[in-house]
Amino acid sequence: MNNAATVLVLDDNTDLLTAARLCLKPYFAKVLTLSDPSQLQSCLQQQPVQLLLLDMNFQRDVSSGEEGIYYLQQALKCQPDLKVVMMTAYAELPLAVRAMQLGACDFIAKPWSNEQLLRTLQKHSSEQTTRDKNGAVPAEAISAQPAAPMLGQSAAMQQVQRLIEKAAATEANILLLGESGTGKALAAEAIHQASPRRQGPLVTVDLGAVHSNLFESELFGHKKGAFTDAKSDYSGRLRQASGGTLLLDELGNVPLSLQAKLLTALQSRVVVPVGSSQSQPFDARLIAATNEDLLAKVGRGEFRQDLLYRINTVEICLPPLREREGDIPLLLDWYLKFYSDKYQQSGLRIRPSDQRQLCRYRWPGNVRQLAHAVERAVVLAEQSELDFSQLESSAGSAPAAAAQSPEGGDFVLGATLDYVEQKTIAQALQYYQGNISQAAKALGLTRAALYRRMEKYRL
Ligand SMILES: Nc1ncnc2c1ncn2[C@@H]1O[C@H](COP(=O)(O)OP(=O)(O)OP(=O)(O)O)[C@@H](O)[C@H]1O
Repeated sequence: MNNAATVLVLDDNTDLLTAARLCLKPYFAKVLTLSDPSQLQSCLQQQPVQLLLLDMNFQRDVSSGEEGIYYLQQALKCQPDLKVVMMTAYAELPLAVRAMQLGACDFIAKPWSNEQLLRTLQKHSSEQTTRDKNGAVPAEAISAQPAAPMLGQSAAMQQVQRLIEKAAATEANILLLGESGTGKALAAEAIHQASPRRQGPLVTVDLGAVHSNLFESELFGHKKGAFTDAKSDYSGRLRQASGGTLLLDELGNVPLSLQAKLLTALQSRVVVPVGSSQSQPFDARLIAATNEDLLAKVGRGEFRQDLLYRINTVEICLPPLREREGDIPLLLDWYLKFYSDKYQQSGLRIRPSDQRQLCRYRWPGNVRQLAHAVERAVVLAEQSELDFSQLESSAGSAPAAAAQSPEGGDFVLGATLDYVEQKTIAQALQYYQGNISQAAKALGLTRAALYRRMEKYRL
């Protein structure tokens, strides 16, 4: 299984460099090794590298891990899209978490097995190759497996499951609604997998992440030479989804100026690439997702009503986690097992009193936040009982205990939640000195979702 990526391994232990080279060579296009970290920048400037396997400690400063953090930052400054996997000793796990907050994509504990090393690097190199130089995603790299099955036994989730099953069998357009982190992308995957189109691709377009100048070419494609950076013909995401499903995520971000063209394309099932006069057919089932109130946007003249009616044949609303408290133990159990396996930990458990508090916590970031909280607790575990006090510092608001009224009942109303969310975001932005990527990562949000909230709270 050859991979087109170039890997650079940086460690001052030459035996380890030899071992890594032997292990990786058959699987990657090029494996470079470097024992002197001072040459890192010039090495990255000389040749394109997709993956960097970076040690945390070098001889000058044997065990603090600060050198690893320093070289990580240097590498990302030089090449911001580089995927960096940190190599760390078990005792350095908290440092590895810090490295991930600073932009590393993963870490691997030493001593690693060849199989582990390969699996980790291949996982990130396939993410790396999902975009070409036009920012486009090749169709074969698009269908991602969900990290988790869609869990939930509450009445609200059972209703969601029923709707998914019914709608999946049809060709109806589906609009997925719900707050960030409630599982809209997961629901889209479930619909695709349960549909007759499951053999085709599931093409996801994160409309919150597409630059406004590139919307049209991203969706409808372009001809070579249509604009300065159009070095070759590009089919566009609608055509790439042919035979499968197209997920338009963060739909509320489509500029008004393009909404008419999108509507025409969805109605006529053809696209006209930028720079071309010829229409091209596409055959994709449409799922759209948003956490915005599109009707309100229609009312404000920011979203076309006819486009909304075209895409919302079936509406499925993913409930916020705080409204299905009964699902929380199930999710905690699943993610505890998942991350215990991932980090090779065993015997970890959640104290019953913490479990009760976690069930009453408001989870403003929904299931995504819960998964991150469990992951952090597993990584930082020093004893068998997990410590969730970090939820307070990482999420900026205290777990359930602080979300209680003096009488002990739930009192957090919409306005209060907004207040908590705003405060949390402001704290994260301050902590990361305005670095959006790092703040978004710490909050468990996408950059686009964080931007929307910053706009909402005028931060
Ligand atoms: N019901 C669920 N069971 C298990 N995991 C879930 C569930 N819902 C969400 N998750 C997990 O939570 C994370 C966020 O889910 P997802 O990306 O689908 O949310 P989203 O609503 O699309 O968020 P956003 O609006 O920010 O893009 C993912 O890791 C997903 O696997």
